[in-house]
Amino acid sequence: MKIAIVTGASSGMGKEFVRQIERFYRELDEIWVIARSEKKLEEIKKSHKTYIRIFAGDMEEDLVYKQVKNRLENQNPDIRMLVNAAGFGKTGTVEEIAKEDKKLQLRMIDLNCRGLTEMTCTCLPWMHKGTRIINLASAAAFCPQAKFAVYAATKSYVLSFSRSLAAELKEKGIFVTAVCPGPVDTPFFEVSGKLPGGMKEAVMADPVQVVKQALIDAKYKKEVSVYGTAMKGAEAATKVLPHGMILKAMSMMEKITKE
Ligand SMILES: NC(=O)C1=CN([C@@H]2O[C@H](COP(=O)(O)OP(=O)(O)OC[C@H]3O[C@@H](n4cnc5c(N)ncnc54)[C@H](OP(=O)(O)O)[C@@H]3O)[C@@H](O)[C@H]2O)C=CC1
Ligand SMILES: N[C@@H](C=O)C(=O)O
Repeated sequence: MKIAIVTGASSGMGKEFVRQIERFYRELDEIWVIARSEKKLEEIKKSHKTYIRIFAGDMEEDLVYKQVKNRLENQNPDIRMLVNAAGFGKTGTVEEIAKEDKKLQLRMIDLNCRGLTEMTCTCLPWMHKGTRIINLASAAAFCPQAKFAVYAATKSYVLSFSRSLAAELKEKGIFVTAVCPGPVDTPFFEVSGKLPGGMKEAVMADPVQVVKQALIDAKYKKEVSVYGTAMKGAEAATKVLPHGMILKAMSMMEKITKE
């Protein structure tokens, strides 16, 4: 039995991956979808031809990983694709966010880093030659970001982890792609809030295009998928310029766009 697994499938890019995977891999028997909102996952199930198996659970807790592992042991499927899309961010200084909610930044680390790692480790024994792992990092992985500090750090983890894992799994013919988009028009910002000044709106990308690019890049075994000229430019800049200089420039841009 051939399956794909998508975390964060109830919304935004995860949901879009479920939609596009069905077109990419026509021979899939099931797509397993994971998120907290059972209702949203049920809606997604109704709109797909491929059988959608729902795991409604909180990836900050242990139970959902056990449920996925049990099902993997019982059905012994061939995982053709794992998409780790579950994640969230929060805009603000570390101090402000901690004042508002002492645990929030720790929960972010837990979901964005531990959750992604645990789901990957849970699924690895059922991956074979040709399997693709797609990890949602972010352009925030390229450089530290004031007022997005913990989020950017978690995404640097995702990028670093994905590249190391890619090197480890290459011999087995399993390929890992870290997806690093800039701002994408999804409900992400309902949780994260926005930086004042509308800086992100100027480069906001369409989730359909970002996911399409990610699937093409994964097909061609690219380790990093960056959508759009603006973010390709940002990636190049973070490779050649001192990060301190970029942090200063971002702070100046924020002040200018606020005025
Ligand atoms: N939008 C953007 O600008 C960018 C986003 N990204 C990254 O892409 C990924 C997808 O984000 P995006 O689609 O934009 O955002 P959304 O907010 O639309 O989707 C986030 C998904 O994660 C799930 N999720 C959140 N918390 C948990 C949890 N504790 N347990 C299980 N699932 C959870 C949500 O489902 P539910 O609430 O039902 O649990 C939802 O399906 C994230 O990792 C994000 O960091 C990267 C670059 C840019
Ligand atoms: N890249 C986006 C999040 O990951 C953002 O800049 O908001």
